[in-house]
Amino acid sequence: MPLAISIAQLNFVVGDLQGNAQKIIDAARQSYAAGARLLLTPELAICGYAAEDLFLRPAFLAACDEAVQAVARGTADLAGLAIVLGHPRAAAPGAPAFSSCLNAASVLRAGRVEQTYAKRELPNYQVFDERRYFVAGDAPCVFEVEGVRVGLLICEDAWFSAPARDAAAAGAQLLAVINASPFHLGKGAEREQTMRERVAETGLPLVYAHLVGGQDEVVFEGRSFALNADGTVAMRAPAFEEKLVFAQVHQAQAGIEMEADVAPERSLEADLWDALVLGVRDYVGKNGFPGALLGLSGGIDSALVLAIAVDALGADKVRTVMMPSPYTADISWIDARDMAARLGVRYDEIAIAPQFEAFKAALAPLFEGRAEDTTEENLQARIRGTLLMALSNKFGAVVLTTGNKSEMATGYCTLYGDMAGGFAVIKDVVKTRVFDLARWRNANDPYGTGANPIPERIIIRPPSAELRPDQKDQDSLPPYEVLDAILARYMENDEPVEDIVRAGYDRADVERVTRLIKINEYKRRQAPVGVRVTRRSFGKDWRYPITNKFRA
Ligand SMILES: Nc1ncnc2c1ncn2[C@@H]1O[C@H](COP(=O)(O)OP(=O)(O)OC[C@H]2O[C@@H]([n+]3cccc(C(=O)O)c3)[C@H](O)[C@@H]2O)[C@@H](O)[C@H]1O
Ligand SMILES: Nc1ncnc2c1ncn2[C@@H]1O[C@H](COP(=O)(O)OP(=O)(O)OP(=O)(O)O)[C@@H](O)[C@H]1O
Ligand SMILES: NC(=O)CC[C@H](N)C(=O)O
Repeated sequence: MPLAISIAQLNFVVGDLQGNAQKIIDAARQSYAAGARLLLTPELAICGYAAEDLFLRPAFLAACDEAVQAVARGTADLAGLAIVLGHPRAAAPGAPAFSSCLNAASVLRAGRVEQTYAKRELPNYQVFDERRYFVAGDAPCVFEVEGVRVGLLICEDAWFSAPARDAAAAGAQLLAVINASPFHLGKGAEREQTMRERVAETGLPLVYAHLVGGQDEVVFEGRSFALNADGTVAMRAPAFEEKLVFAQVHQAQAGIEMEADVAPERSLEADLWDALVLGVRDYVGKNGFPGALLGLSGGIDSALVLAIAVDALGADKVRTVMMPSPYTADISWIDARDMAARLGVRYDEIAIAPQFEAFKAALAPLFEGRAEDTTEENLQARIRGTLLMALSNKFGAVVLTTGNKSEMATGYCTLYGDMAGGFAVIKDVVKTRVFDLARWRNANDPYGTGANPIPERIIIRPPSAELRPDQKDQDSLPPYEVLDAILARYMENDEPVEDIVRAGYDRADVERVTRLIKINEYKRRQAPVGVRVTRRSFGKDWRYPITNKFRA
């Protein structure tokens, strides 16, 4: 008889211990009914990933223990089913929680916790802070189910050789890795390649069980998979979807063989779009907002954010406000209205000239003798921010901000103005990619909300903040192709200024961009969280001092 394995590629909610436990019990029942005798849940499934400083609270750890017991009790009648459940555990009963808990996974069978494995490799880079909370385990864990000896690993364990090698030495015939591995562009291929190295080193097939869902800035994309002992893909689950995924494991003369469905590879744009959509949907949904709203300017950034929001939430949960100023071009109105109509979202207009005049009049005596400058530009952005926040207060919808990564890097945005809001959807998408993604979305309709949502003119007109007459972004910033390339090298790859210059970029451009990045740290600290889609975003994986004299 082959062993049927089920992977709970599900969307858990951080801190919803009862809800997560029930979800696992339901998955166990469904898997069992379908013939599975091993259920793999993702890393820390019981509490969601990442619970951050909740791990420092003894009451949280106790509640997680209780939820693990609830899963054991709720599945006790499923004779012969082994459940691998990810959960935190105080290192010693009654020990203080400070940095002393385990990132664990237990094997549950017949209503009992049979054995508990502690993660051995604790990631502490990029968005990970696991050494703040956990102590590392030091022993492998191998258990048997239906005659197959399974070696258990937790995520980062499988990015090193030793834990898989030790599991193999302890008799494992199959490696089961449970994961919470945040998305960035290209991560799917990186994971498969890294797991292939473990397979090559041990000669064992491997099942990779992964989480799906958005949690604050990070998104987990599912795409669980299995590799045969020869490194070929035996199973690949769909990305960005909840699914119970099954694989059949056969004992053959040559070793374990697996049979399952293999989802096709996807384009980077499709991944990026789905990550942004899931990030918005889960932030809005898991935080209980009735919907979202944004200022629609007739420019490309707010257009892209609107298209993402509608795919994430549906047109009935998104509203837009056009707030023209004296500098707003006619085509901005026309295109904003056109776009709202194409997507069927609510669209309102509030002119900001009266408020602008009132502010200027109030300040006039104090500003006497001084020329207009960015002060007046920022006043307009702040009036818009105030109006959007008033709508949010009155109706409960969260304000989506529209700043892109190029703007977040250079501080080309107004504090308490266009930065005011709850969730910064495209803060990790550089401007050049904003254009590419807008074109991609016009040509594709992944959520059935309609192809071509963005009027062509929004994509082809030169970007402008429209905060003074005839303003263009390129008057204040280097061309976006140059800015984005320098940003990728300096910010995402940590390249020194001199290396970027040697690579052929103009010294003045490199110095200007890197100086802007440095002096705008204070702004980013006050920016809303937003979806991380690159190897390095302006979020948890960018922790620079604000007060800082180092340049290079
Ligand atoms: N180190 C520091 N720590 C804490 N606070 C610091 C600070 N340095 C300045 N500040 C404060 O920040 C203020 C300056 O920041 P802020 O008020 O935001 O204004 P600022 O950065 O001077 O100007 C915003 C720029 O963004 C452009 N913009 C605005 C809106 C949208 C867009 C767009 O295209 O999307 C572009 C606008 O045209 C203007 O060039 C200072 O007056 C000071 O109060
Ligand atoms: N006339 C407007 N009506 C409504 N919202 C506006 C208006 N102008 C700016 N905003 C809001 O402020 C954000 C910053 O926009 P701004 O036009 O200053 O720069 P941008 O980076 O070119 O953005 P966009 O490409 O969306 O215009 C916009 O994305 C939008 O949410
Ligand atoms: N949760 C983890 O251990 C994740 C670490 C791992 N290297 C990843 O991102 O895939």
